[in-house]
Formats: sequence, structure tokens, C-alpha cells
Amino acid sequence: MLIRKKFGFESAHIVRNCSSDRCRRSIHGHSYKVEVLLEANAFDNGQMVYDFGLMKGTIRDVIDAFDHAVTFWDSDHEDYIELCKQFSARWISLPVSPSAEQFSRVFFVIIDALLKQTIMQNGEHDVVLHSVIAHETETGYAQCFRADAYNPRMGELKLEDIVFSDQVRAEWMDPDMYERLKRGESFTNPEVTMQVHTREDD
Ligand SMILES: Nc1nc2c(c(=O)[nH]1)N=C([C@H](O)[C@H](O)COP(=O)(O)OP(=O)(O)OP(=O)(O)O)CN2
Repeated sequence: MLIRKKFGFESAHIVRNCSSDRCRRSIHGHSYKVEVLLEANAFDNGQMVYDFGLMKGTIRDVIDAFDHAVTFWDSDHEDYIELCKQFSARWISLPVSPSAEQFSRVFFVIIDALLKQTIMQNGEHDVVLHSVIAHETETGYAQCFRADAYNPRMGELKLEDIVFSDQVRAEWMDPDMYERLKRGESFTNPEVTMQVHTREDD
């Protein structure tokens, strides 16, 4: 069975070398929607694949990192990268260009690692990431499946090559979360989560 949880963030970028002129050489922003699809063949103690509330921990933090941030390709012009860092406290550097396709791959690789390193507490069974959908606009989206995430022909995505600015990390529940993820440390789920409403929950 599949479950799907939707998140949102507002972010700015340029996508170099694409066909759309407005997109390739002008900084512009989108109200992104990201759908995270999880899969399992059995239920937890609450007869769920995975409690939606649990997805509002590290998974939400990683997606929210991109909110009110500028995301750039680390192969972009060095002057542009320098200006992004100088004039935006919140920035993310990616080893790939920030197209909808690459956003969906970036989220897949990070969330996949998070899930693999999460110690479940409520009888969850073999919960795996099925896919990630990144909606760039109301009409355009990309969906990344496992084979896409780890496909070197689409660009190699290593956790250590994705860099979050100091301000982004400072706003996480655990500012050390991404460093812990890269070190392969475990994340233990809370036994109970407290309800915190977000726009997407309404
Ligand atoms: N396959 C992709 N195509 C395009 C991407 C992308 O990430 N993957 N990105 C862009 C630009 O970022 C652009 O801003 C969005 O393009 P588009 O969908 O054409 O945007 P509109 O605002 O014009 O959307 P409409 O709903 O069609 O008005 C370009 N292409």
C-alpha cells in the first residue's frame, strides 16, 4: 500500500541551459509542492503504513530547508554563487541544476537515507520510499523513482555534495541533523508525536 504526504515551500533559482529563456538566465521563484510517497506491505500498531505525524520531523525539516531560500547549482558562475551567498542567508548548493527533476531526486536521496537510518517505534514494517513528486508550478511536476535517484546518467547525488547554509541548519529542530545523517547515525522516532498544524494539514 502507498501513502502520500504533501509539503510546500517557496524558493528561488535559475535553471541553466534549459530551453525556456525566462528560466535559464533570470532568477525566479516557485511555490513548490512536494509529495512524499511511502510504501509498506504491512501496517504498524495503528494500522497505518507510517503515521503522517512522523513525517513532520526530519522529512519536513529537509523539505522546509528550501523555503525562502535560493537554490543554486555548484557549477554555476562563481560570481553568481558568491552573490547568492552574500545576499541570502538561506541558500542551498546542489551538485545538480535545480530543475523540478533534480529537486525530486535530491529529496529522494535525502529522505531515503533518513528512513533507512530511522529506528521505528510503533511496529512499522519495511517502510520504504516509493517516489517523490516535485511540483514546480500548478501544471508541471517531476516524479522520481528509486532507479532515477541513483541513476548516474542523471548526475551523481551524494549527500556530502548537498550543502545547506548556516541559517538553514540553525532553523532545524536539530541543527546537527544533516551532519548526523552524513555520518550514518540513527534517528529514533518519538513514541508519540504532538500535533503541530501546518498549511498543508488544513
Ligand atoms: N521539464 C522541466 N521543464 C521546465 C522546468 C523544469 O524544472 N523541468 N522548469 C522551467 C522553469 O523553471 C519555469 O519557470 C517553469 O516552466 P513552465 O511550466 O513553462 O512555467 P509557467 O509559469 O509558464 O507555467 P504555465 O502553467 O504553463 O503557465 C521550465 N521548464
